[in-house]
Amino acid sequence: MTDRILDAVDVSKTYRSRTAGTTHALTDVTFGVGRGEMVGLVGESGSGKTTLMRILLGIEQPTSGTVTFRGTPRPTFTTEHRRDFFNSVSAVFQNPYSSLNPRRRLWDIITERRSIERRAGRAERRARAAELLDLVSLPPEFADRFPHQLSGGQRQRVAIARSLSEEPDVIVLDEPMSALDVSVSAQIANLLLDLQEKFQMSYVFVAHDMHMVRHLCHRVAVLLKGQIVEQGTVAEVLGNPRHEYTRSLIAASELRSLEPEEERIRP
Ligand SMILES: Nc1ncnc2c1ncn2[C@@H]1O[C@H](COP(=O)(O)OP(=O)(O)OP(=O)(O)O)[C@@H](O)[C@H]1O
Repeated sequence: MTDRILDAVDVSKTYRSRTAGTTHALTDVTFGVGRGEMVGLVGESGSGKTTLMRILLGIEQPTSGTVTFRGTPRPTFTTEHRRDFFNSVSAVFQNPYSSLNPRRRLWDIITERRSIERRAGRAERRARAAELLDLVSLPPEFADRFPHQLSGGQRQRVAIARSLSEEPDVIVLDEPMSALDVSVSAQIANLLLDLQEKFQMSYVFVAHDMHMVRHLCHRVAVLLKGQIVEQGTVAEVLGNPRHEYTRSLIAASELRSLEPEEERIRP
């Protein structure tokens, strides 16, 4: 039994296109998350965060290197491993306005995977939807609403409820608060912390700036032009940044935020 959940080991990714030529999106990246841990992945636009996230989720394959799930390299997965991976690793994307199907009711959206994976019927899915809505502190009558009837924060709760449907061990969060205002972001952050406590959830938290990372994460990795320039505990990296680029990200997020000390979320 390993405490590692999801790891990229020496992963590189190269894109080749006729127009843009060769792009080294990732070079020798080793990054991952252990049980009950929240690990931030920061870097500016184009640094490779989305590429690494997609590789961790299995949406894309690395050009070289390996992704391991609970210590087992993905290329050696059996059918059983694959099913376990599919149910145990889920994602919440950046924009709660575009990530939910506008034509479907919430109970249907948040239990879609249950219908695919377990061929669950309507009654079972509706019962699961009520549990999931409760987990993210939305009232049960929301089950019959459509996404456009919700605020941005409520939609992001729905996206989180959907990601919890098959009881995952790890959720990859792609800038989940970037479309929300500060007070709604803080509520979503607290929800993530509650779920972590309740289920020993692991999170990969992809972020543009250091602000939420400082409040939420145990560890952080800093990505610059496809390479990790530093990685460690939040106290180490943000308290004593060794790389000029990390210092500039911290300075930029301090400019953006004037949040007072007492609003810190993780003690
Ligand atoms: N499918 C693709 N084909 C070609 N190049 C790509 C592809 N996907 C990403 N890239 C390139 O790889 C590099 C890393 O992109 P990536 O989207 O991973 O960065 P990012 O840090 O997530 O940026 P953002 O915050 O803007 O989403 C960029 O130079 C990008 O142009």
